[in-house]
Amino acid sequence: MESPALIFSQTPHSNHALPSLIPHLVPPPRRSLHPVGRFLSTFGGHATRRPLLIPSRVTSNMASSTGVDSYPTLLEYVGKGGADVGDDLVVLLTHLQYACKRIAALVASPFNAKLDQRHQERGRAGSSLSSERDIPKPLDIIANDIILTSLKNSGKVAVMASEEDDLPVWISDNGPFVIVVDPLDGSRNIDASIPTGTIFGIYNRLAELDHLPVEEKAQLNSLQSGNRLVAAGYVLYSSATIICISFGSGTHAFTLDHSTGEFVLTHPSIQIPRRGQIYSVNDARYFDWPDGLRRYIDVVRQGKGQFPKKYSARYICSLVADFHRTLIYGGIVMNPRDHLRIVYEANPLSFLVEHAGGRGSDGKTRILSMQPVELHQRLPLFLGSVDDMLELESYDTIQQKINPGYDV
Ligand SMILES: O=P(O)(O)OC[C@H]1O[C@](O)(COP(=O)(O)O)[C@@H](O)[C@@H]1O
Repeated sequence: MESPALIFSQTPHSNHALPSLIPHLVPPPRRSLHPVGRFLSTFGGHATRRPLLIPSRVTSNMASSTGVDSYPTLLEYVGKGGADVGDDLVVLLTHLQYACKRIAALVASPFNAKLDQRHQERGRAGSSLSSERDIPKPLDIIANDIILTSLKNSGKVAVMASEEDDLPVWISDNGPFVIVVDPLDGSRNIDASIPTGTIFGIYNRLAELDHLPVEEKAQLNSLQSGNRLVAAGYVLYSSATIICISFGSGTHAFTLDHSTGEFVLTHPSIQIPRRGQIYSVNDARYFDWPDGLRRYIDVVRQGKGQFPKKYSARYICSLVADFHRTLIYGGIVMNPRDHLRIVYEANPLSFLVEHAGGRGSDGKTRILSMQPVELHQRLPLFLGSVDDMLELESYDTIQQKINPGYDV
Protein backbone atom coordinates (compact mmCIF):
# COMPACT_ATOMS: atom_id res chain seq x y z
CA MET A 1 0.00 0.00 0.00
CA GLU A 2 1.23 3.50 -0.79
CA SER A 3 2.42 5.50 2.18
CA PRO A 4 0.78 8.89 2.80
CA ALA A 5 4.29 10.33 3.40
CA LEU A 6 5.26 9.79 -0.23
CA ILE A 7 3.69 10.72 -3.49
CA PHE A 8 5.06 8.66 -6.34
CA SER A 9 5.43 9.95 -9.84
CA GLN A 10 6.55 8.29 -13.05
CA THR A 11 9.17 10.25 -14.93
CA PRO A 12 10.00 9.92 -18.61
CA HIS A 13 13.60 9.10 -17.66
CA SER A 14 13.00 6.12 -15.49
CA ASN A 15 10.82 3.08 -15.06
CA HIS A 16 10.88 3.51 -11.34
CA ALA A 17 8.32 5.20 -9.16
CA LEU A 18 10.10 8.14 -7.52
CA PRO A 19 9.36 9.60 -4.14
CA SER A 20 8.61 13.29 -4.46
CA LEU A 21 7.11 16.09 -2.42
CA ILE A 22 8.95 14.72 0.55
CA PRO A 23 8.69 17.05 3.56
CA HIS A 24 11.80 19.01 4.61
CA LEU A 25 13.64 17.88 7.67
CA VAL A 26 13.13 19.99 10.73
CA PRO A 27 16.56 21.20 11.88
CA PRO A 28 17.50 20.33 15.46
CA PRO A 29 17.01 23.08 18.05
CA ARG A 30 19.80 25.62 18.41
CA ARG A 31 22.20 25.11 21.29
CA SER A 32 23.39 27.63 23.83
CA LEU A 33 26.73 29.37 23.59
CA HIS A 34 29.67 28.41 25.73
CA PRO A 35 32.81 30.44 26.45
CA VAL A 36 35.04 27.73 24.90
CA GLY A 37 32.90 28.03 21.79
CA ARG A 38 33.72 31.70 21.58
CA PHE A 39 37.40 30.87 21.96
CA LEU A 40 37.26 28.24 19.25
CA SER A 41 35.42 30.57 16.93
CA THR A 42 38.58 32.59 16.51
CA PHE A 43 40.50 29.54 15.33
CA GLY A 44 38.86 29.26 11.97
CA GLY A 45 40.23 32.65 10.89
CA HIS A 46 38.04 34.84 8.76
CA ALA A 47 35.98 31.86 7.60
CA THR A 48 34.38 31.69 11.01
CA ARG A 49 32.04 34.59 11.40
CA ARG A 50 29.63 33.16 13.95
CA PRO A 51 30.39 32.03 17.47
CA LEU A 52 30.45 28.27 17.88
CA LEU A 53 27.31 26.65 19.08
CA ILE A 54 28.71 23.88 21.23
CA PRO A 55 26.49 22.60 23.98
CA SER A 56 28.14 23.25 27.32
CA ARG A 57 27.95 19.51 28.04
CA VAL A 58 30.70 18.94 25.48
CA THR A 59 33.08 21.49 26.85
CA SER A 60 32.54 20.68 30.52
CA ASN A 61 33.20 16.99 29.85
CA MET A 62 36.34 17.93 27.96
CA ALA A 63 37.53 20.16 30.75
CA SER A 64 37.37 17.33 33.24
CA SER A 65 38.89 14.64 31.02
CA THR A 66 41.34 16.29 28.67
CA GLY A 67 41.95 19.82 29.93
CA VAL A 68 40.31 23.11 29.00
CA ASP A 69 42.65 23.84 26.11
CA SER A 70 41.56 20.75 24.17
CA TYR A 71 39.29 20.95 21.18
CA PRO A 72 36.36 18.56 20.98
CA THR A 73 36.94 15.56 18.77
CA LEU A 74 34.42 14.67 16.11
CA LEU A 75 33.09 11.83 18.24
CA GLU A 76 32.86 14.02 21.34
CA TYR A 77 31.07 16.61 19.26
CA VAL A 78 28.42 14.25 17.93
CA GLY A 79 28.04 12.15 21.06
CA LYS A 80 25.61 12.30 23.97
CA GLY A 81 27.60 14.97 25.78
CA GLY A 82 27.71 17.09 22.63
CA ALA A 83 25.41 17.76 19.71
CA ASP A 84 23.77 14.37 20.43
CA VAL A 85 22.96 13.42 16.85
CA GLY A 86 21.64 10.03 17.97
CA ASP A 87 23.36 6.76 18.82
CA ASP A 88 22.85 5.20 15.38
CA LEU A 89 24.47 8.12 13.61
CA VAL A 90 27.35 8.22 16.08
CA VAL A 91 28.08 4.54 15.41
CA LEU A 92 27.91 5.13 11.68
CA LEU A 93 30.25 8.12 11.88
CA THR A 94 32.70 6.17 14.03
CA HIS A 95 33.06 3.65 11.20
CA LEU A 96 32.99 6.20 8.40
CA GLN A 97 35.70 8.40 9.88
CA TYR A 98 37.86 5.32 10.42
CA ALA A 99 37.43 4.44 6.75
CA CYS A 100 38.51 7.95 5.80
CA LYS A 101 41.62 7.74 7.97
CA ARG A 102 42.53 4.57 6.11
CA ILE A 103 41.98 6.32 2.78
CA ALA A 104 44.11 9.25 3.97
CA ALA A 105 46.94 6.79 4.68
CA LEU A 106 46.37 5.07 1.35
CA VAL A 107 46.56 8.19 -0.81
CA ALA A 108 49.79 9.21 0.94
CA SER A 109 51.40 5.79 0.54
CA PRO A 110 54.72 5.59 -1.35
CA PHE A 111 53.59 2.42 -3.11
CA ASN A 112 50.70 3.86 -5.10
CA ALA A 113 52.65 4.56 -8.27
CA LYS A 114 53.42 0.87 -8.90
CA LEU A 115 49.83 -0.11 -8.20
CA ASP A 116 48.67 2.47 -10.68
CA GLN A 117 51.11 1.45 -13.43
CA ARG A 118 50.02 -2.20 -13.34
CA HIS A 119 46.40 -1.18 -13.30
CA GLN A 120 46.74 1.15 -16.30
CA GLU A 121 48.37 -1.61 -18.35
CA ARG A 122 45.55 -4.03 -17.48
CA GLY A 123 42.93 -1.34 -18.12
CA ARG A 124 44.32 -0.44 -21.54
CA ALA A 125 44.43 -4.09 -22.58
CA GLY A 126 40.91 -5.07 -21.54
CA SER A 127 38.82 -1.92 -21.42
CA SER A 128 36.07 -0.83 -23.75
CA LEU A 129 35.91 2.62 -22.14
CA SER A 130 36.35 5.45 -24.60
CA SER A 131 39.11 7.41 -22.90
CA GLU A 132 41.84 6.70 -20.39
CA ARG A 133 40.18 9.31 -18.23
CA ASP A 134 37.22 6.98 -17.69
CA ILE A 135 39.25 4.02 -16.43
CA PRO A 136 38.76 3.88 -12.64
CA LYS A 137 42.02 4.22 -10.76
CA PRO A 138 42.98 1.38 -8.40
CA LEU A 139 42.74 3.79 -5.50
CA ASP A 140 39.13 4.56 -6.43
CA ILE A 141 38.33 0.88 -6.19
CA ILE A 142 40.24 0.33 -2.96
CA ALA A 143 38.67 3.42 -1.37
CA ASN A 144 35.26 2.14 -2.39
CA ASP A 145 35.96 -1.23 -0.76
CA ILE A 146 37.23 0.41 2.42
CA ILE A 147 34.08 2.44 2.77
CA LEU A 148 31.77 -0.44 1.96
CA THR A 149 33.47 -2.65 4.55
CA SER A 150 33.18 0.06 7.21
CA LEU A 151 29.54 0.63 6.47
CA LYS A 152 28.85 -3.09 6.67
CA ASN A 153 30.71 -3.27 9.98
CA SER A 154 28.69 -0.39 11.39
CA GLY A 155 25.45 -2.34 11.14
CA LYS A 156 23.71 0.98 10.59
CA VAL A 157 23.39 1.13 6.83
CA ALA A 158 20.64 -0.31 4.67
CA VAL A 159 22.10 0.65 1.32
CA MET A 160 25.20 2.27 -0.09
CA ALA A 161 25.16 3.91 -3.50
CA SER A 162 28.63 4.70 -4.77
CA GLU A 163 29.84 6.75 -7.69
CA GLU A 164 32.12 3.78 -8.43
CA ASP A 165 29.33 1.21 -8.76
CA ASP A 166 26.66 0.93 -11.42
CA LEU A 167 24.04 -0.10 -8.89
CA PRO A 168 23.55 0.49 -5.17
CA VAL A 169 24.57 -2.26 -2.76
CA TRP A 170 21.89 -3.45 -0.35
CA ILE A 171 23.63 -4.08 2.97
CA SER A 172 21.04 -4.76 5.65
CA ASP A 173 17.26 -4.70 6.04
CA ASN A 174 17.57 -3.17 9.49
CA GLY A 175 20.07 -0.42 8.78
CA PRO A 176 18.44 2.93 9.56
CA PHE A 177 20.53 4.89 7.03
CA VAL A 178 21.17 5.20 3.32
CA ILE A 179 24.61 6.40 2.21
CA VAL A 180 25.58 7.95 -1.08
CA VAL A 181 29.30 8.34 -1.62
CA ASP A 182 31.99 9.39 -4.03
CA PRO A 183 34.85 7.47 -2.41
CA LEU A 184 37.81 9.28 -4.00
CA ASP A 185 37.02 12.33 -6.07
CA GLY A 186 39.86 13.93 -7.99
CA SER A 187 41.84 10.72 -8.15
CA ARG A 188 42.87 11.24 -11.74
CA ASN A 189 45.45 13.78 -10.55
CA ILE A 190 46.70 11.64 -7.76
CA ASP A 191 50.04 10.77 -9.39
CA ALA A 192 50.95 14.42 -8.97
CA SER A 193 49.96 14.38 -5.30
CA ILE A 194 47.07 16.76 -5.93
CA PRO A 195 44.55 16.86 -3.05
CA THR A 196 41.65 14.43 -3.32
CA GLY A 197 38.49 13.90 -1.33
CA THR A 198 35.63 11.67 -0.24
CA ILE A 199 32.11 13.08 -0.49
CA PHE A 200 29.13 11.54 1.30
CA GLY A 201 25.47 12.08 2.05
CA ILE A 202 23.36 10.32 4.67
CA TYR A 203 19.59 9.82 4.43
CA ASN A 204 17.13 7.90 6.54
CA ARG A 205 16.02 4.57 5.09
CA LEU A 206 12.51 4.96 3.69
CA ALA A 207 10.62 2.37 5.72
CA GLU A 208 7.66 2.89 3.39
CA LEU A 209 9.63 1.05 0.71
CA ASP A 210 10.62 -1.97 2.83
CA HIS A 211 8.13 -4.24 1.07
CA LEU A 212 9.64 -3.66 -2.40
CA PRO A 213 12.10 -6.02 -4.11
CA VAL A 214 15.70 -5.34 -3.06
CA GLU A 215 16.90 -3.77 -6.34
CA GLU A 216 13.95 -1.42 -6.43
CA LYS A 217 14.12 -0.23 -2.85
CA ALA A 218 17.90 0.11 -3.09
CA GLN A 219 17.47 2.39 -6.08
CA LEU A 220 14.61 4.48 -4.69
CA ASN A 221 16.22 4.95 -1.29
CA SER A 222 19.35 6.22 -3.03
CA LEU A 223 17.42 8.62 -5.23
CA GLN A 224 16.11 10.79 -2.41
CA SER A 225 16.04 14.49 -2.99
CA GLY A 226 18.82 16.51 -1.32
CA ASN A 227 16.33 18.30 0.90
CA ARG A 228 15.94 15.03 2.81
CA LEU A 229 19.62 14.76 3.77
CA VAL A 230 20.17 14.02 7.45
CA ALA A 231 23.87 14.83 7.19
CA ALA A 232 26.46 15.37 4.49
CA GLY A 233 30.17 15.90 4.40
CA TYR A 234 33.46 15.56 2.67
CA VAL A 235 36.94 14.56 3.68
CA LEU A 236 39.79 16.51 2.12
CA TYR A 237 43.09 14.65 1.79
CA SER A 238 45.59 17.47 1.48
CA SER A 239 48.35 19.07 3.55
CA ALA A 240 45.86 18.37 6.32
CA THR A 241 43.12 15.75 6.37
CA ILE A 242 39.90 17.57 7.14
CA ILE A 243 36.38 16.27 7.57
CA CYS A 244 33.76 18.92 6.99
CA ILE A 245 30.25 17.95 7.99
CA SER A 246 26.76 19.28 8.58
CA PHE A 247 23.89 17.66 10.43
CA GLY A 248 21.52 20.34 9.23
CA SER A 249 22.56 22.97 11.74
CA GLY A 250 25.78 24.70 10.72
CA THR A 251 28.76 23.37 8.79
CA HIS A 252 31.77 22.37 10.87
CA ALA A 253 35.25 21.15 9.98
CA PHE A 254 37.46 18.83 12.01
CA THR A 255 41.16 18.38 11.27
CA LEU A 256 42.98 15.08 11.75
CA ASP A 257 45.51 15.37 14.56
CA HIS A 258 48.12 12.81 13.59
CA SER A 259 49.51 12.71 17.11
CA THR A 260 46.26 11.28 18.50
CA GLY A 261 44.57 9.93 15.38
CA GLU A 262 41.46 12.00 16.15
CA PHE A 263 39.59 14.56 14.09
CA VAL A 264 39.36 17.72 16.22
CA LEU A 265 37.03 20.66 15.74
CA THR A 266 39.02 23.44 14.09
CA HIS A 267 36.46 25.31 11.97
CA PRO A 268 33.18 25.51 13.90
CA SER A 269 30.11 27.08 12.29
CA ILE A 270 31.80 28.00 9.02
CA GLN A 271 30.20 30.95 7.27
CA ILE A 272 31.11 31.39 3.62
CA PRO A 273 31.63 35.13 2.96
CA ARG A 274 28.63 36.68 1.17
CA ARG A 275 31.02 37.64 -1.60
CA GLY A 276 34.43 36.35 -2.57
CA GLN A 277 36.88 37.50 -5.18
CA ILE A 278 37.70 34.14 -6.70
CA TYR A 279 36.12 32.07 -9.43
CA SER A 280 37.04 28.45 -9.92
CA VAL A 281 36.38 26.84 -13.28
CA ASN A 282 38.20 24.98 -16.04
CA ASP A 283 38.44 27.98 -18.35
CA ALA A 284 40.16 26.07 -21.14
CA ARG A 285 36.53 25.34 -22.03
CA TYR A 286 35.85 29.06 -22.62
CA PHE A 287 35.02 28.56 -26.30
CA ASP A 288 32.48 25.84 -25.44
CA TRP A 289 30.75 28.08 -22.90
CA PRO A 290 27.47 29.87 -23.58
CA ASP A 291 27.49 33.61 -24.01
CA GLY A 292 26.23 34.43 -20.48
CA LEU A 293 28.98 32.53 -18.72
CA ARG A 294 31.67 34.06 -20.94
CA ARG A 295 30.36 37.55 -20.25
CA TYR A 296 30.22 36.96 -16.48
CA ILE A 297 33.82 35.75 -16.34
CA ASP A 298 34.99 38.56 -18.65
CA VAL A 299 33.27 41.13 -16.43
CA VAL A 300 34.47 39.94 -13.03
CA ARG A 301 38.05 39.45 -14.11
CA GLN A 302 38.14 43.06 -15.25
CA GLY A 303 36.67 44.23 -11.96
CA LYS A 304 33.53 45.49 -13.72
CA GLY A 305 30.98 43.35 -11.88
CA GLN A 306 28.77 44.27 -8.94
CA PHE A 307 31.87 44.02 -6.74
CA PRO A 308 34.32 46.51 -8.24
CA LYS A 309 37.48 44.45 -7.80
CA LYS A 310 39.32 42.24 -10.26
CA TYR A 311 38.61 38.59 -9.48
CA SER A 312 41.28 35.89 -9.39
CA ALA A 313 41.06 32.38 -10.79
CA ARG A 314 41.89 29.24 -8.82
CA TYR A 315 41.28 25.75 -10.21
CA ILE A 316 42.81 22.59 -8.83
CA CYS A 317 40.49 20.31 -10.83
CA SER A 318 39.73 18.35 -7.70
CA LEU A 319 36.24 19.15 -6.57
CA VAL A 320 36.65 18.74 -2.82
CA ALA A 321 39.76 20.93 -2.76
CA ASP A 322 38.17 23.60 -4.95
CA PHE A 323 35.00 23.49 -2.86
CA HIS A 324 36.85 23.63 0.47
CA ARG A 325 38.79 26.72 -0.62
CA THR A 326 35.56 28.35 -1.78
CA LEU A 327 33.88 27.65 1.55
CA ILE A 328 36.75 29.28 3.39
CA TYR A 329 37.55 32.26 1.12
CA GLY A 330 34.26 32.74 -0.73
CA GLY A 331 33.58 33.10 -4.45
CA ILE A 332 32.22 30.44 -6.79
CA VAL A 333 33.33 26.96 -7.72
CA MET A 334 31.66 25.72 -10.88
CA ASN A 335 31.55 23.06 -13.51
CA PRO A 336 29.12 24.41 -16.11
CA ARG A 337 28.84 21.24 -18.22
CA ASP A 338 26.90 18.06 -17.40
CA HIS A 339 29.76 16.37 -15.62
CA LEU A 340 29.30 16.21 -11.86
CA ARG A 341 26.63 13.98 -10.38
CA ILE A 342 23.61 15.17 -8.45
CA VAL A 343 23.47 12.19 -6.09
CA TYR A 344 27.12 11.83 -5.15
CA GLU A 345 28.53 15.32 -5.50
CA ALA A 346 26.00 18.11 -6.03
CA ASN A 347 23.56 17.24 -3.22
CA PRO A 348 26.06 16.75 -0.39
CA LEU A 349 28.09 19.84 -1.33
CA SER A 350 24.96 21.97 -1.75
CA PHE A 351 23.80 20.89 1.71
CA LEU A 352 27.15 21.95 3.16
CA VAL A 353 27.32 25.28 1.36
CA GLU A 354 23.73 26.16 2.29
CA HIS A 355 24.34 25.38 5.93
CA ALA A 356 27.36 27.68 5.73
CA GLY A 357 25.16 30.49 4.36
CA GLY A 358 25.91 29.99 0.65
CA ARG A 359 24.04 28.75 -2.39
CA GLY A 360 24.10 25.73 -4.71
CA SER A 361 22.37 25.57 -8.10
CA ASP A 362 22.57 24.06 -11.56
CA GLY A 363 22.48 27.61 -12.93
CA LYS A 364 18.69 27.75 -12.85
CA THR A 365 17.36 25.61 -10.02
CA ARG A 366 18.36 25.11 -6.40
CA ILE A 367 20.10 21.73 -6.26
CA LEU A 368 18.51 20.54 -3.01
CA SER A 369 15.00 21.00 -4.38
CA MET A 370 15.66 18.75 -7.39
CA GLN A 371 14.45 15.16 -7.63
CA PRO A 372 17.17 12.90 -9.03
CA VAL A 373 15.80 10.44 -11.56
CA GLU A 374 18.92 8.39 -12.25
CA LEU A 375 21.69 7.38 -9.92
CA HIS A 376 24.50 8.65 -12.13
CA GLN A 377 22.61 11.67 -13.45
CA ARG A 378 24.97 14.55 -14.25
CA LEU A 379 24.32 18.27 -14.23
CA PRO A 380 26.02 21.68 -14.35
CA LEU A 381 27.04 22.70 -10.83
CA PHE A 382 27.57 26.14 -9.29
CA LEU A 383 28.34 26.51 -5.57
CA GLY A 384 29.42 29.50 -3.58
CA SER A 385 28.89 32.89 -1.96
CA VAL A 386 25.32 34.15 -2.14
CA ASP A 387 26.04 37.51 -3.76
CA ASP A 388 28.40 36.05 -6.35
CA MET A 389 25.95 33.27 -7.15
CA LEU A 390 23.02 35.64 -7.62
CA GLU A 391 25.12 37.85 -9.88
CA LEU A 392 26.24 34.87 -11.97
CA GLU A 393 22.71 33.44 -12.25
CA SER A 394 21.45 36.82 -13.46
CA TYR A 395 23.45 36.17 -16.66
CA ASP A 396 20.88 33.55 -17.58
CA THR A 397 22.76 31.38 -20.09
CA ILE A 398 25.46 29.86 -17.93
CA GLN A 399 24.95 26.12 -18.48
CA GLN A 400 27.39 24.68 -21.01
CA LYS A 401 25.35 22.65 -23.51
CA ILE A 402 28.28 21.64 -25.73
CA ASN A 403 29.91 18.77 -23.89
CA PRO A 404 32.16 16.85 -26.25
CA GLY A 405 33.99 15.01 -23.43
CA TYR A 406 37.57 16.00 -22.88
CA ASP A 407 40.73 13.92 -22.85
CA VAL A 408 42.29 15.66 -19.85
O1 LIG B 1 37.30 18.16 -16.63
P1 LIG B 1 36.55 19.15 -15.84
O2 LIG B 1 35.28 19.57 -16.48
O3 LIG B 1 37.41 20.32 -15.46
O4 LIG B 1 36.09 18.39 -14.51
C1 LIG B 1 36.87 18.35 -13.33
C2 LIG B 1 36.09 17.77 -12.24
O5 LIG B 1 35.96 16.39 -12.46
C3 LIG B 1 36.31 15.67 -11.28
O6 LIG B 1 37.61 15.18 -11.42
C4 LIG B 1 35.35 14.55 -11.07
O7 LIG B 1 35.27 13.80 -12.28
P2 LIG B 1 35.43 12.23 -12.28
O8 LIG B 1 34.37 11.75 -11.33
O9 LIG B 1 35.22 11.82 -13.69
O10 LIG B 1 36.81 11.99 -11.76
C5 LIG B 1 36.29 16.71 -10.16
O11 LIG B 1 37.13 16.40 -9.09
C6 LIG B 1 36.72 17.95 -10.89
O12 LIG B 1 36.22 19.09 -10.26
